[in-house]
Amino acid sequence: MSKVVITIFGASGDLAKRKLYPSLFRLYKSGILAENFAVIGTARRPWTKAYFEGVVLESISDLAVSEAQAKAFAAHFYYQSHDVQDAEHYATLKKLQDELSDTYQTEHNKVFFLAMAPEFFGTIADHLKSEQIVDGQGFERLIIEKPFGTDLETAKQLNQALSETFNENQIFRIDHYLGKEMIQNIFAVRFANILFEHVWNKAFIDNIQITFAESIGVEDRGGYYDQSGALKDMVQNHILQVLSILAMDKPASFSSADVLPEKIKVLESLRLPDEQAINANFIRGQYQAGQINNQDYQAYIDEPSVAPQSKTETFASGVFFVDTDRFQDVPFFFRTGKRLTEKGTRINIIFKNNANIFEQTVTPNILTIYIQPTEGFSLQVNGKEVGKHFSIEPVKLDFRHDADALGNSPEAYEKLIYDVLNGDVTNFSRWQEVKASWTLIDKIVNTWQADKAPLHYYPAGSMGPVESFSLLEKYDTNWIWQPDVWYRERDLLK
Ligand SMILES: NC(=O)C1=CN([C@@H]2O[C@H](COP(=O)(O)OP(=O)(O)OC[C@H]3O[C@@H](n4cnc5c(N)ncnc54)[C@H](OP(=O)(O)O)[C@@H]3O)[C@@H](O)[C@H]2O)C=CC1
Ligand SMILES: O=C1O[C@H](COP(=O)(O)O)[C@@H](O)[C@H](O)[C@H]1O
Repeated sequence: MSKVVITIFGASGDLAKRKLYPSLFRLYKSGILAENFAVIGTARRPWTKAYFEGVVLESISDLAVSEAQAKAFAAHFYYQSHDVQDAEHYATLKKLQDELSDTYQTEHNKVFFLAMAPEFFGTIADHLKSEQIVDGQGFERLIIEKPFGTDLETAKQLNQALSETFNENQIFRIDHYLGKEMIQNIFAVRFANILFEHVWNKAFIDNIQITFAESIGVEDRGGYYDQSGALKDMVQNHILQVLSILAMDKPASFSSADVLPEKIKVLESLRLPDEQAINANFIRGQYQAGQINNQDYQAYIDEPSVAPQSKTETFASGVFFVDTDRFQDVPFFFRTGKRLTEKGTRINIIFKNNANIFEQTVTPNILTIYIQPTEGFSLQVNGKEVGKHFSIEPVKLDFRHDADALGNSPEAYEKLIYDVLNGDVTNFSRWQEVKASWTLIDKIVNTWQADKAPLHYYPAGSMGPVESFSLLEKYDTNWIWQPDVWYRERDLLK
């Protein structure tokens, strides 16, 4: 049971309402948060405690088993109207925090969640120190949201600003993909199965394919997205984090002290492409008008808050190489984009084809890790086709379930907040990881921004520009994912 006062900066915002309050409530229902906790919500709008409680109650309305339970939870929430740039407000915040620490006997343990635009992160950290809200009593942990900087330089500045108040072990940089059930499951697949552990290297793996496809567009985030694009929004953080788990060497133990250095080693071993390699190996695209499930969707440039001449990529694809003994020269292909055929987050590990004794070619073994919207694995193996002739055919061993239908997949934020309460940094991005990933991403962004690489267009409802398919063909492979859709898309794009 945790004893803590959690202060949420940006308490009236979208993230707080959609993710944080429901996650805190789940922790409350499971007893991890019980009586000894309080939440201070802050934002500029002048809400009262009663109004704030109402906001919290609404956000958990689908989760509560009874009104009494929901109300008892919401009673732990306090609100202070506060402009984070105004130093005076921090004095009131400190007073409230100390009072709540006494009332709820939280032993001065504190968590600060910055659910606000990143430009405010430095100011908040400064004031937490200068106004002695961070006072060295109890544990003091900072959770911050992405994006961590917009390039290496701004990330360094931000890190410097935060490190004036918090040390690295107190900073929890959220990457919500690291809280996903099946991303955490990669550790189990790799290191709890002798079947995979010993073949997880360049001698046996031909290539790895990471697809993070979304059918949604930019929704109401056009302003942010147009400044960001798919590469910074999804690849710098989520895709590279997942790649680091896929490519890491076996850690000595499953502890942050052993896991994190292995992940860092991968990210620091990513091959840095020059301009020529960027043009050859990375594809950017933008969606045009199209249809998904017979519904019409407008082009990206017609979305609200997007510049009409925007060259921002809504699709990014490419191939990374990790220069380690384990994976030297094994291609890690990735693709991610908005307004693609369907929501589908999955990883395919394609094993090498072995020389076989049969008079036919056989398909490679493929391990697929399904992350969303279904969770699970499948393994494609070869077997004998039923009948009197001897013929080999691929069969799929499939273990999959719909996460939502089974209700057994806790929100990523719930798991991550739980880790913060326990001081476990394993599932958070360390500064060295952020630094290494920006170093690579900056190179690609700089080439793209200088307009030295073409922007390809794709219709909404497709799987991105044809060039993303051609890239894999250059490496004598193709995207393994629902071949029927793949071939249809490929033909449509010709
Ligand atoms: N929403 C999401 O699903 C995701 C969000 N994120 C990240 O989370 C962070 C928050 O996002 P989101 O909730 O969507 O943003 P919103 O714009 O919905 O919320 C921003 C919050 O900041 C408050 N705020 C703005 N300026 C000030 C100020 N000067 N002083 C005090 N409070 C202020 C706003 O309240 P008020 O106007 O009352 O001051 C509001 O509560 C961002 O960094 C975003 O990139 C990351 C992943 C997903
Ligand atoms: O971080 C982000 O992730 C979401 C996709 O997350 P998922 O959990 O739904 O797969 C993406 O839509 C958003 O643009 C990005 O900022």
